[in-house]
Amino acid sequence: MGDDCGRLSANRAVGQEEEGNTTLFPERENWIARFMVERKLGKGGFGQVFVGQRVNGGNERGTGSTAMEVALKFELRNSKRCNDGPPYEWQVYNALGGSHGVPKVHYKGKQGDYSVMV
Ligand SMILES: Nc1ncnc2c1ncn2[C@@H]1O[C@H](COP(=O)(O)OP(=O)(O)OP(=O)(O)O)[C@@H](O)[C@H]1O
Repeated sequence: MGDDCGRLSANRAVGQEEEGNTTLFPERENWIARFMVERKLGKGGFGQVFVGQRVNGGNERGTGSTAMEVALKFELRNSKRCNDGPPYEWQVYNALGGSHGVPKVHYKGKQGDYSVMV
């Protein structure tokens, strides 16, 4: 059974974060500064997606965690629909990310008022 925020209610737990095999940054760290957000790609039901560049440490020909160009999805954490929990989409990407046709998530974490997935 799902809710309006795209999470399965059975999987929701207070304060729970989805770690999986991607890096989850602590809220205190300004990790988003590692990326330069460039332009908006689009908007979905739960958030907005931007294209950005890794500020350093990337490889122009790299893919995966060394890629220079990334997509960043921002979701407002305490919007009317999202009650401050990690987006259920994070769990889905943990399970499926990297499969053929499914983007791989490199980083995810809270950043101020937003949940951000790279
Ligand atoms: N990696 C990407 N490359 C290019 N465009 C993208 C990428 N990811 C998202 N977009 C664009 O951003 C839009 C919104 O993405 P989003 O993931 O929010 O879509 P959605 O699945 O429709 O929304 P939601 O998951 O919130 O219901 C997409 O429709 C697409 O146009």
